[in-house]
Amino acid sequence: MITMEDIIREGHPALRKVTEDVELPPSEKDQQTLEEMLQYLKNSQDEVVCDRYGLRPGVGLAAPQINVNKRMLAVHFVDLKDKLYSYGLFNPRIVSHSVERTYLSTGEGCLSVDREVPGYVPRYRRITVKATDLEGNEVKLRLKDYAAIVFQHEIDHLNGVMFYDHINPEDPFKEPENATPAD
Ligand SMILES: O=CN(O)CCNC(=O)c1cccc(Cl)c1Cl
Ligand code: NI
Repeated sequence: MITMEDIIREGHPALRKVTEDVELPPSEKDQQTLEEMLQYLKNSQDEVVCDRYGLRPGVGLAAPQINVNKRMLAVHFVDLKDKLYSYGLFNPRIVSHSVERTYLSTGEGCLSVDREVPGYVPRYRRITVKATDLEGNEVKLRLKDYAAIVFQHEIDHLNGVMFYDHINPEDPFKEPENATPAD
């Protein structure tokens, strides 16, 4: 199982690399890795397992965070309307997005960042993501607000981008242009 020992932290060069596409159909190994990433999220959200193994909770995980240079991510969360998002995705890409932006008033956190980095993280309010899921199906996801934010945080990791790269360095809590808070 994946534990915090497997998570690389800022300063590790792998977090700043652009990942390689996964060859499809995925190998047994890639499938196994993605399933373990999804399992980490479920474990991290289970109070007993989380405490037992000292996991930091997460709603998403990208392969670079476990030092795997492959374009794959997992998400497991319910949005503010209690809709469940639980996916392992190969080669996810944002194929379209709104001009309008959003952000979490509470800012964002990252398993690969062992410090608080306060500030609004402006993100597209709506995105359409195309990918291949763990069962090998091509999926097209239309995401908005909180779900859009989580997916953008993960897809950023696949492109070597960290959440704090988006925070306004002059005024971290300045209202972003053309943006509505998601929470
Ligand atoms: O890349 C994934 N992580 O680092 C997992 C830990 N962070 C979170 O769960 C998290 C927390 C707040 C806002 C967002 Cl958008 C996310 Cl993603
Ligand atoms: Ni992260």
